[in-house]
Amino acid sequence: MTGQAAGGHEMDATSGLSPGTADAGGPEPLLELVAARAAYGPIEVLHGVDLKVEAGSVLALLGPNGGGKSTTMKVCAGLLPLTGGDLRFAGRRVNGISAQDAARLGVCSIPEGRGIFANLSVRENLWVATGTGARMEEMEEAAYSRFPILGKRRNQLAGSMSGGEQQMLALSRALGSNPAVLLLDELSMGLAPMIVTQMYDTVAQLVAEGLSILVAEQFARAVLPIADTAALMLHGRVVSVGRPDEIEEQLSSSYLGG
Ligand SMILES: Nc1ncnc2c1ncn2[C@@H]1O[C@H](COP(=O)(O)OP(=O)(O)OP(=O)(O)O)[C@@H](O)[C@H]1O
Repeated sequence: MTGQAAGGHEMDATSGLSPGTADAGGPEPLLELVAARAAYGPIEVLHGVDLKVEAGSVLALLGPNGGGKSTTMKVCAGLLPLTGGDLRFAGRRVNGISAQDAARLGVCSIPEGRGIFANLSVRENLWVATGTGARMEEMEEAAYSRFPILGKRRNQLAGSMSGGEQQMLALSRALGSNPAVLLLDELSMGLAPMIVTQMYDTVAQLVAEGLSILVAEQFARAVLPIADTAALMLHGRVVSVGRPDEIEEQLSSSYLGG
């Protein structure tokens, strides 16, 4: 079977991320954790996490510091191996997958802190991201048409730009690999509320274009308006999953980020 994945990847049933139709029960989630456990050395921090990112949807992973959101993202990106349970892409069990292979399957992550090179210019940062196979001209054109400010700053060092501009650059780099699933960790970190709203408007646009998104946020109010599903994570466990309005009732005011 061949087809076009949500992010535009050509793939077949065994080598790429697709909405998948394994059985009559309906399409498989693009990305799924089943009873996932993970540890740093001897200390287990994920104690059996279940999560599903459905095709063309936004799953918001919420919760306070230390709950395990970033660790969950690392596991999904192939940056940290599971110590138990399963990681599945498009219904396929891929436990132990490397970050490179996860990226090849169409999973792309923007880590907490954005992962850009502060001492390189905007153009150079985009150029480094062409290592995933994108063409530089296309990469620049896509980045500057989505975020015109990046075009104006093309020769500026990334580290000297505002937090919002850096996040735009990080998104542009990630989109260059034409992912099917985007993992965003704390998109709002260090950004003014208005910029956060703009960034999430962009995320909503990306979902409308077919991307699926898992976003970890402490600042629940920023992401809930665009989320299809929200999961609340505490002490390495997902304690609640539901529609944003259902979850909102369960979030204490401290988790709402003021
Ligand atoms: N590299 C690491 N080595 C050891 N322990 C870690 C490491 N990274 C995270 N932890 C621990 O794992 C637990 C989960 O942390 P994690 O960063 O996943 O939570 P989080 O919900 O993303 O919080 P935050 O928003 O503060 O990043 C915490 O107890 C944290 O101290």
